[in-house]
Amino acid sequence: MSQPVLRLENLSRAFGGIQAVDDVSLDLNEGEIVGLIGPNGAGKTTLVNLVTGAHTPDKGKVLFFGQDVTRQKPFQAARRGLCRTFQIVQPFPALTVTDNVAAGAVFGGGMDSMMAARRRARELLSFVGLDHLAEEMASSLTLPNRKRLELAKSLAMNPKVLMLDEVNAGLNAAEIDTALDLIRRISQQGVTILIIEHLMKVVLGVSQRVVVMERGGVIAEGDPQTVVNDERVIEAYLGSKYAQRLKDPTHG
Ligand SMILES: Nc1ncnc2c1ncn2[C@@H]1O[C@H](COP(=O)(O)OP(=O)(O)OP(=O)(O)O)[C@@H](O)[C@H]1O
Repeated sequence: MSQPVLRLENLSRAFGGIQAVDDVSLDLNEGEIVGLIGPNGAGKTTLVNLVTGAHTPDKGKVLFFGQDVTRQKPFQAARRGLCRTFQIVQPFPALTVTDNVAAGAVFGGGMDSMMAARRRARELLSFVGLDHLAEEMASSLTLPNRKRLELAKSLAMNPKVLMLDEVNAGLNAAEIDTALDLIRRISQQGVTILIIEHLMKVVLGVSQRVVVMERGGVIAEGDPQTVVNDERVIEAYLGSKYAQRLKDPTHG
């Protein structure tokens, strides 16, 4: 098999007494969609933060196309094409939708003219279905549209690996279907996707492979059907989730 786009080797990171990520090794292959699931506090977001240079690992390595990028800064990660969305969506509220995306194109996409960046932004807004709101202020967008904007901003950085941190939280069923379609279309362009999700419908709907974390470590990894039937996964994550759903059917 060709070399992985991203290889994590024995990554660990503690905060005070909490071992947030504990000896995690993981490969992402080109064009793959990998789901990352696990209970709250399992270490999923911290793992992404270690990949993008927001946090430095205590131990282990991050290899991007075989190159050691372990101690890179977040802007270097973005320029290399290791991009992420954030759990809490934070557009620049005083800029238009177009200029939010254009800022991404200038910052991470290597565009040096604002006119070219705006042109690229308009293409991406059309791709995510936001072209009709291009000249609105970002602050006026609804939650689903802010999530689309967040995706367009990330795409403006020409990602090779895109890490999506709960981009579907707070969306209704129809909005989730649209978002899933968008994620598949991004993947078809050759972008490798790591998707952190609590909604099993999303994880099972798009992931070719699922990785399960608990207490900082990987407890299971494999194709979606194998993983959801794994007893450790049911005990650590799905069991409690499904029990919760029985009590509250609106819960994911
Ligand atoms: N900057 C930090 N300072 C201190 N503790 C942190 C920090 N970031 C994360 N942690 C702790 O590390 C552990 C893993 O947190 P993390 O946010 O990575 O989990 P998660 O799997 O993404 O959870 P969720 O599904 O709730 O987003 C938690 O116990 C959390 O409180």
